[in-house]
Amino acid sequence: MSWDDIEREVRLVDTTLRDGSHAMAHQFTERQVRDTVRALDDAGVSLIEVTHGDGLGGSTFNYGFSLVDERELISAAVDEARRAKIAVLLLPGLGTVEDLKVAADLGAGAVRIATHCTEADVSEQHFGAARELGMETVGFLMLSHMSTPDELAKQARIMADAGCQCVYIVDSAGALILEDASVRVEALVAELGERAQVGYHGHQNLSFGVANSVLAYRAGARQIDGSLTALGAGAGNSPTEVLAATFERLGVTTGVDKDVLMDAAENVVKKYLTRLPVMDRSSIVQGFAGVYSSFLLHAERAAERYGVPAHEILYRVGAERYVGGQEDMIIDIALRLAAEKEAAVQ
Ligand SMILES: CC[C@H](O)CC(=O)C(=O)O
Ligand SMILES: [Mn+2]
Repeated sequence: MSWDDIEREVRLVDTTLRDGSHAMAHQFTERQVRDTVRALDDAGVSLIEVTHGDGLGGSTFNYGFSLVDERELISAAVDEARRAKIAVLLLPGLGTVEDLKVAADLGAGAVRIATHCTEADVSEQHFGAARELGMETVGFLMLSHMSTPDELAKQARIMADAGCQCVYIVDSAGALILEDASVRVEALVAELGERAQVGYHGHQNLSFGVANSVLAYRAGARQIDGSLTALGAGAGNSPTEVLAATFERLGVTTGVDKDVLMDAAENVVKKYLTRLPVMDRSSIVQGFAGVYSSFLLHAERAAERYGVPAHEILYRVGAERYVGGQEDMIIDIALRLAAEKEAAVQ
């Protein structure tokens, strides 16, 4: 029996080993991946995402090189999982259909295809290819705070028509506050009906990850993302162990064991993480100004290099409405800020 066969009202999907890759500067080792997959599998998590933080093919100069080739990490995860399915993330343009075929050959059973929230059409051929490969398909509408519920619903429909089985509202910036999240989920549920499920992926920059996830569930979302100890970009994701405990208190069946997850958070992930995600000035600014969470480490590095505060860089990134793929503009902003500061003292 697979974990998929277990009765659940909501499916908790874990992204420690993918979104957490941002917080780990993409330095996961095979041992860390194996231990985390084993613990999540023991807890009853049925879908575990493993890839470079920016998805297949993400290990580049622009996004940051992985310590271990993600194909080795995917294989290790597949080998370790007894019942869980391993998912990979793919950003069209960065990852290709070829990369997807390789991941499927390695045993990945699901793909989550992520686009900017107004550009779902770039995912169509990837969903087609994934379905031909027999993979479970999920769509990510990233930076969902930048669009309206109606527009997001239209984009979700494009993904569903292309073969996507569950479309996510993705709060990449941790900018959605309560009803901001639930009205977006409701719009997708109304648009998709029986065609596809709806999911929710939160970030904690303004601390609403778990609360928004509960509201998303009440609005009809049936897949909810989390990561152990919140390990993820920015202030991190909704902690999987907190989601499990919260849904249990609400009487909502997840099929996962919260105590096993808490043990995994304490005794597996906390033992290796190099950075515990926190709501500090920079990540709060990300939530406030609507900045992609994965820009945090890039901004911190640029801040260090050019002698300007990271949170000032992030405020500017928010004002310019930069989206994923524009990481190089962080350096441009840092250079401009440094020049302005120098001009001010002359
Ligand atoms: C770069 C992909 C991104 O991290 C996907 C995601 O988790 C998000 O947008 O929040
Ligand atoms: Mn994320």
